[in-house]
Amino acid sequence: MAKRIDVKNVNIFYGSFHAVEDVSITVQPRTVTAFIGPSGCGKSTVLRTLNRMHEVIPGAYVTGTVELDGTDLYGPGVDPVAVRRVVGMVFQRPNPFPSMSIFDNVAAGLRLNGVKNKKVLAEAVERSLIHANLWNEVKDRLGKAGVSLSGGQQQRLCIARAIAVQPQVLLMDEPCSALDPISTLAIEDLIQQLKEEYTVVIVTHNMQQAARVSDQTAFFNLAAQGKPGRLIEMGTTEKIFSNPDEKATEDYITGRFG
Ligand SMILES: Nc1ncnc2c1ncn2[C@@H]1O[C@H](COP(=O)(O)OP(=O)(O)OP(=O)(O)O)[C@@H](O)[C@H]1O
Repeated sequence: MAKRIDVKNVNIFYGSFHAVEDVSITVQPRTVTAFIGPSGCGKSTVLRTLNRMHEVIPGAYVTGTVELDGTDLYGPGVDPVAVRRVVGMVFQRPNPFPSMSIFDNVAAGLRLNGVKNKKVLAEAVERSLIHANLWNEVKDRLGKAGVSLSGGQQQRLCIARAIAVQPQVLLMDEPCSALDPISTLAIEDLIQQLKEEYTVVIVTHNMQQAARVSDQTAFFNLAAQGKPGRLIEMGTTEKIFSNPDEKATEDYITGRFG
């Protein structure tokens, strides 16, 4: 079940450095939301607060609340590992587990969750690879190393690995930045399909990509170098790209800076 995300008055720190200031946004279930903005404005940092990955950096912390269907992910007693099971993540560079086969890469999360039954694992691996649009390309070589695939295939393998544990939200941090244009289009098609089941949030530097894949767009910016990043505006992608409220948004989208 896809979930709604409510970010309320979130401030994000790396030790004494205030990286992101007072962000409040709502992400609706079964939508794709794109985070855009110039380098260093905090897009990835905000993304990583949505599954408590930010705090794995020593000294890093978050104030405010991030609710998933009303439950605060930062509430007392919430286990960050359990959060990451529900809110999956796909990274910039495809990162299959290097020593594992295609099958084992997809099955890894399920095995960690205690699933041992071979039939259950095989069904879940097939379902996830079909869902990630990779099954037809790999079904005859599931025992081969995950890293033997092309970059675009590896990224779809990582998406299959992320969805195998049936998360409710999928975070993607520039998932196409290391890929060629054909693989990029394959991932973009896949993102469109994934939103039928998941809430998807994607960080991208590619304006065309944001326009192609997202329903909502959030534009972040820095007031000045060394100052925290801020959310400037968020709205439907159509509005942000055609008639934004803020001049800075228009300047960024039309390539005047960033
Ligand atoms: N591990 C870290 N330790 C300290 N500061 C960090 C760390 N990671 C990021 N920052 C700082 O936090 C701010 C926001 O960085 P972040 O990577 O979130 O920006 P971004 O908008 O995603 O940038 P880019 O588009 O270049 O990836 C920057 O000033 C960055 O230098």
